[in-house]
Amino acid sequence: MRITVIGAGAWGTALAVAAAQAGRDVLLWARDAAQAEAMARARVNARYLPEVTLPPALRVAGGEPAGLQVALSGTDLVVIGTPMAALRPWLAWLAQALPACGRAEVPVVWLCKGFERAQPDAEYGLLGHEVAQQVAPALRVGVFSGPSFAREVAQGLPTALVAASAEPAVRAALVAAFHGPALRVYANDDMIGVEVGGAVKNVLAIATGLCDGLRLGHNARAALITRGLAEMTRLGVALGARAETFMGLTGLGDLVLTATGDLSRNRQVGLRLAEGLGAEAAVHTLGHVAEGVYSARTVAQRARRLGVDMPITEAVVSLLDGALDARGAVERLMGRDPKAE
Ligand SMILES: NC(=O)c1ccc[n+]([C@@H]2O[C@H](COP(=O)([O-])OP(=O)(O)OC[C@H]3O[C@@H](n4cnc5c(N)ncnc54)[C@H](O)[C@@H]3O)[C@@H](O)[C@H]2O)c1
Ligand SMILES: O=P(O)(O)OC[C@H](O)CO
Repeated sequence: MRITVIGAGAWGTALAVAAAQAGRDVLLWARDAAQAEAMARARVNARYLPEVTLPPALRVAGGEPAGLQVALSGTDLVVIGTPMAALRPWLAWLAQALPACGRAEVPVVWLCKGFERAQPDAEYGLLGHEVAQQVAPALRVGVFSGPSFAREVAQGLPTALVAASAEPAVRAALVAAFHGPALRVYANDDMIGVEVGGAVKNVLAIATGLCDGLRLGHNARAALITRGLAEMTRLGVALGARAETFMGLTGLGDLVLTATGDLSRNRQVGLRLAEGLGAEAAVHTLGHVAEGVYSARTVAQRARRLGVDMPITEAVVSLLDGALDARGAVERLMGRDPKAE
């Protein structure tokens, strides 16, 4: 099976490594040709995943999208491993490029977890499947998600992921590409639920990082995770997801991992906010994308439009906007009126 992974950040690289180690024919495509050349030569992604040696079979190339056209004609699966902000242009490009080389049927999946920032002419930001409906409605698409730190996957540590798509062929392609001794891949047809879980858990991980940074204790952390799961589920159901999806790997599973694991960049943002850093400085010091910072406002905005109550998300937005400080956010959450669970 031939797989093309677009985006050579931590996660695109980790999955490319995992698939190559499992014997698949993998091309990893970096945005920057010079970065690709350096990776191919040194056999390491020094900027984004320095702990892991690239297997000899993994091919690395990069540059302008047009350079990828030839490789596309022989690929069986395209994986977009960029941050959410780059999903739209890549889907739009693939919607032209795949049919142009006679590969219109090839499944295209993405790894990003978030809501896109609102386009200039749009009222609110979109999830990946909504972006695909706009710019690539004829492509066969899906999302690959679940609790997974890039470093652990690249090191071959046991991980379970979810292949989500409305199309059985896309789910089957993801299972064929990645399922193996260290990586279990479960299939799910609830793409909305899987995408909402992946986007909202990042916002909630910022809140939990903040809570732990302020040393508010284990009770508070458990409360945040549980009430966070409730607000994630409310939004997802209002957007058309199935409630049970949020009890699975891409809901509860990814929320627990990201909220409690120190490898999480979103949790690290919360920890830095607790130290008194502003949102911009907190992200800057990470050197990686923290999607929760970009998605939080959209999550709150879409929830408000649907009449869904998301107090933890609202507190994170106020914090990121500088309208509340860390202590003020906690006071606001604890000062809410009593209500039924
Ligand atoms: N790192 C993880 O453990 C992990 C796990 C699961 C999901 N994700 C999700 O995967 C997505 C990518 O995260 P990451 O950790 O790889 O980010 P990262 O910060 O490590 O790297 C981002 C990469 O995207 C590349 N990029 C940015 N714009 C691009 C474009 N237009 N075209 C091609 N490449 C572009 C950058 O050059 C960089 O290589 C995020 O949405 C994240 O939430 C990450
Ligand atoms: O490092 P984070 O916070 O982007 O989280 C990484 C993965 O999404 C965890 O599943």
